Amino acid sequence: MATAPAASDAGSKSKLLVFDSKEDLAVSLAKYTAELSQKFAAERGAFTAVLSGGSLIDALSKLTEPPYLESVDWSKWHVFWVDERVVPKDHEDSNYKLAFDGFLSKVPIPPGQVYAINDALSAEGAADDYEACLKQLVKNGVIAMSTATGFPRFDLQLLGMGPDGHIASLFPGHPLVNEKERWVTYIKDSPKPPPERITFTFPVINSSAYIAMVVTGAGKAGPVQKALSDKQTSSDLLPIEMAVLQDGEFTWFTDKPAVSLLQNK
Ligand SMILES: O=C1O[C@H](COP(=O)(O)O)[C@@H](O)[C@H](O)[C@H]1O
Repeated sequence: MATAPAASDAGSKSKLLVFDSKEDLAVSLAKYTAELSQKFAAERGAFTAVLSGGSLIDALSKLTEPPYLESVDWSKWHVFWVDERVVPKDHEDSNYKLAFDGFLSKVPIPPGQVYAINDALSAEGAADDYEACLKQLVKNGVIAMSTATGFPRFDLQLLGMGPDGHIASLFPGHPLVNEKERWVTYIKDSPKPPPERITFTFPVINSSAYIAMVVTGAGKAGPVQKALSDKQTSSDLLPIEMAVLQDGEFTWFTDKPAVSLLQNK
């Protein structure tokens, strides 16, 4: 594995990890996640973990195996989605179903601490409902608040990025990338199917304490190169470039094809 500091922003740290294989990446991601789970469980009595859909879920496979299956205190986990497709929970496009089949069904997180969207509601209704759920959990002290931003501060967001540079359901050139007030919003014209989704907004993503950005494959090398080159002034920033932590640690978990366009990899 190669490791290098990536471009850093005031108040936040950024690190680039490059693995030889998806297996090596998964081993490292499991260790990283287990250590943060232990840290936050000890510090706050809870660990708030946010999942994306897509290829991220495969990368979590090692967490469901020994030693982590036994050593992680799963009772402290509270699980959220950075974005979700507005489809029934048993639908092939559901990020909940993807996470349940590949991860959640294999670890003993209390079901009441897994916060899926209400799939009986419209996109707008589901976004409102999910935001209300987050606000209640902030009141209860399960989710921390960022004093710096006034938005919820999740302990760890485990995210992926699409080949177009989108993260969550925040797509290049879509007005939702500029949302500054809402915690959770909705989209009805997603360029990637299915069209109706809900998504965390950038203020929530960027208030996180830790982000693991898991990106593999040559098909994503273009946005990785754009995000990790030294320029931040462009007016046509990709969503991945807008993921800038206010006060936290951002770690890229990548493979060689994903960083193949970087100059000094
Ligand atoms: O549509 C989505 O795509 C992104 C990226 O998926 P990947 O398979 O290319 O890793 C994912 O992070 C997001 O949660 C999902 O809804």
